[in-house]
Amino acid sequence: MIETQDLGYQYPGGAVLRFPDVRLPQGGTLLLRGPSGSGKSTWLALAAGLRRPSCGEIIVAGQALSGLTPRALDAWRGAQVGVLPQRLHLSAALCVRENLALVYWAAGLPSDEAAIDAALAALGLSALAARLPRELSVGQAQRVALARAMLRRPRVLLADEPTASLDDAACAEALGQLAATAQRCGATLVIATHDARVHAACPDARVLSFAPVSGDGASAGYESFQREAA
Ligand SMILES: Nc1ncnc2c1ncn2[C@@H]1O[C@H](COP(=O)(O)OP(=O)(O)OP(=O)(O)O)[C@@H](O)[C@H]1O
Repeated sequence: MIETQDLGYQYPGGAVLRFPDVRLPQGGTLLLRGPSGSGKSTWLALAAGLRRPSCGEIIVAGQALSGLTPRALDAWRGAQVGVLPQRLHLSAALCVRENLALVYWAAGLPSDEAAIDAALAALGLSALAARLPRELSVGQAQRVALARAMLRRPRVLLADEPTASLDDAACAEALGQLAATAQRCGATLVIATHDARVHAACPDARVLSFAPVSGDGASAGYESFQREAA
């Protein structure tokens, strides 16, 4: 689950971005919709504990993030949050399998080869395990990033514009993989997107619609937080 209360964030010298309260059950799907610059990535960063709110609280899978020290927050994120970033950040010098193993190295844990094998198989990547990122298609590279995100069975999966550079067929496949991965982990799924195809493909998702930051810089506005019909 994800729950926010009076959540707000202010970049240095910037307007206060104020977010409406959200209550999303564990395993649910939330779409963050809105134009460029309206606050979607900021909301994702708050949910991942990568930024601290200027005000309010965010509770993810039962954990109030304000109660965690920076070190505990890092450990919590590594164990509970899977992120599919817009830029995939695969290490160019490492093969697919080694890129996945980096997750454990970064957490100071021994590599879990069985979990890596399972993630590769789940995303149809077993035959590509020895390839370097430059030897993958865009869609394959994204699947590697998704495999990386699911390795530790996160409670929440955050995806930032996952379909931006994909054609219709690849878009449908990527969304299917994302939903299946979230389901496999029992994770809550949040997708930031301005791609109408995502909305059409996720009729049961809740939608948080972001309005443009107002011209006077006072705050962001919000149209709705609602469950939309297809
Ligand atoms: N590091 C920063 N410093 C100052 N202002 C920032 C910073 N990052 C974002 N902003 C501002 O905060 C607001 C929200 O930005 P954010 O990146 O969250 O929007 P977004 O909806 O994700 O945009 P996009 O779809 O282009 O990724 C914008 O007005 C942006 O200019």
